[in-house]
Amino acid sequence: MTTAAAIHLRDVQFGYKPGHPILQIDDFSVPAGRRVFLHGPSGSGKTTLLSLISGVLVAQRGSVTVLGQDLTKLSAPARDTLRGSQIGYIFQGFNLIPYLTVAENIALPCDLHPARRKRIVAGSVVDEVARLARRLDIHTHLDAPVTHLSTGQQQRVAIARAIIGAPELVIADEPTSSLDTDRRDAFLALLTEVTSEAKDPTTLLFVSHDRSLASHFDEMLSLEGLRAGVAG
Ligand SMILES: Nc1ncnc2c1ncn2[C@@H]1O[C@H](COP(=O)(O)OP(=O)(O)OP(=O)(O)O)[C@@H](O)[C@H]1O
Repeated sequence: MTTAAAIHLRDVQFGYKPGHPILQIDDFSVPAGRRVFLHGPSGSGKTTLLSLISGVLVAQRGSVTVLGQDLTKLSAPARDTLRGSQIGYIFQGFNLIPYLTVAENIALPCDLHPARRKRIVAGSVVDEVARLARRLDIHTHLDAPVTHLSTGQQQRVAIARAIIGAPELVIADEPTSSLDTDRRDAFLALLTEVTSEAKDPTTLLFVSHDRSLASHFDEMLSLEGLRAGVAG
């Protein structure tokens, strides 16, 4: 078992406007292979933090080390490559591509990133899409436009797209807010199960304002507990 950190932020500061920090984080660490729930109220900066961790945004101060690389020292193309090849992202509104089928949406990371394609173990990308779709019970919809699926089914497409090609890190940004309690629990159980099934357990970072989801995870942290002296 490894105890290396998959994510480690130190002395980080970020603001959208100069002189107005949204995030100030002394120390935040997620051990590799762990499933961590990060709680924070609406507007507290959860999505902003995830954008720093996935390299979409860059901290103005401090270090953001993800899978061994300090993103603040990487070029934008190098951050894009790390994100595409090693990070699966489940967005708040799923961000599925409306004009593609279910199968095409799931396969997308493999089409865009050779590293994801190379890690397919099922044979071809088509075989892996079918395997994941069966696992997530959306296999009868593979050729349908993704917009024809229910919300719950679209969430499972988003899981499949995030985990195809075994990224080391999966990040989920409040993807359960539109579900009722039963469906929400089923979604979380499925997400935590499928991220445990990879050969090397995937690190999972899940953020939400809803503390009641924490029981599905190994550990809960609070965004407010990571912040140091943000004005306003
Ligand atoms: N692109 C942007 N430009 C300027 N300010 C932004 C931008 N994105 C977010 N903010 C501000 O940063 C703060 C944190 O926003 P963020 O979306 O990270 O919070 P959140 O915790 O994810 O919120 P929610 O739970 O409502 O999605 C908010 O005050 C928001 O208005």
